[in-house]
Amino acid sequence: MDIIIIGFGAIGKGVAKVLYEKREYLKENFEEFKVVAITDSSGAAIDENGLDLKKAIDIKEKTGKIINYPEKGREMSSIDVIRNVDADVVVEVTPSNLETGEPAKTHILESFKNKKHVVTANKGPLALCYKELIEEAKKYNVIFRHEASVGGAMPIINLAKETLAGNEILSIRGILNGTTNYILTKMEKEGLDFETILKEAKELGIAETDPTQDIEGLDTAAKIVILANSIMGMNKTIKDVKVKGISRITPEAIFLANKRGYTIKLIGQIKDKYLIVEPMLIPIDSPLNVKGTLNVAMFETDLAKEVVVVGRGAGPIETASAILSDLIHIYQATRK
Ligand SMILES: NC(=O)C1=CN([C@@H]2O[C@H](COP(=O)(O)OP(=O)(O)OC[C@H]3O[C@@H](n4cnc5c(N)ncnc54)[C@H](OP(=O)(O)O)[C@@H]3O)[C@@H](O)[C@H]2O)C=CC1
Ligand SMILES: N[C@@H](CC=O)C(=O)O
Ligand code: NA
Repeated sequence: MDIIIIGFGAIGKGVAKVLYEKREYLKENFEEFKVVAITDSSGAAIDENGLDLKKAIDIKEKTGKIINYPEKGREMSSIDVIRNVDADVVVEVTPSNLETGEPAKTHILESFKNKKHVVTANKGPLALCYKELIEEAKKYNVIFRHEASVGGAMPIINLAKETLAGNEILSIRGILNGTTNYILTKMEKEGLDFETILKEAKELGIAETDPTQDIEGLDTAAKIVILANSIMGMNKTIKDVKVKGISRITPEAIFLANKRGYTIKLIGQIKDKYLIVEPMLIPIDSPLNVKGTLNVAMFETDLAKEVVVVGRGAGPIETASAILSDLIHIYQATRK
């Protein structure tokens, strides 16, 4: 299966690393998963025989630009790569733009038009125009998967749509942002200040390109919109969410909460058609009290009743896990 990676930051490189490390497993169980093009803001590296992924990561880490890939670097935009390079699937992992959805929205729609399946971790277009994307994918008869867009490696979208198929999801409540959970956990355990922990989160590749999206609750808001639309049949946008972030939470506030048997978590919830994101007092022994980059989601359903999932919500390799599972799904669905 031939793959184009659009965006070569923390997640793009994570996907390349995982495809490299799993190359024998993929070849033995499915077929060769070949990356024929990679783009970033400098341009592209293209090789129809498959790029050397180790070399691509190395060049990007040393020079900051994929265009420096020896002999295969090109001054070509992502749109031109999507239009002109033959491939089965486009992996879209540019920054999440929660105002316009661009450039990801155009990348995704252009991929559909060019009969390429799409896997994305990008929340922007999904939170702003979910219905349009689904209709366009249908129109061009291509597969559109986005497990990594909510909860990173934590199975949630495909779990609800496939494993819990037939259930009505009545409500969802959980922690859907790894960066803020990492910050709150470090404040609680080590009493560290906000800025020091945020710097660490950026270095770990878990924060958004613009980390205010994490801190101010907008990333969680985008994720609950994606869940409302993709697994609860709603038609919401980010403007429908009441949002409050964690920028005013201090180590002292968490300390006081702890003394009373509580902790503070940034909770996203969908209940009775209302979408809310806010820091909440959570009992220490609650299943919602997960630590570090872990995410958690509690579903209430009509048949299965309560279902709780926990998993790593952010991080390059963790997120690449969800992207890989979507790629394998596409391989299986198209090679029958
Ligand atoms: N980090 C995480 O844990 C998770 C992230 N996500 C989502 O995954 C996506 C990627 O995140 P992350 O890798 O952390 O972000 P980064 O900021 O690390 O990387 C973004 C990449 O996109 C590239 N880019 C920007 N504009 C374009 C363009 N027009 N064409 C091609 N490439 C472009 C950047 O280029 P350059 O390198 O030249 O600047 C960079 O390589 C985001 O949408 C994010 O919300 C989802 C789940 C988890
Ligand atoms: N910045 C996000 C990344 C995953 O979506 C987070 O911290 O959860
Ligand atoms: Na997920």
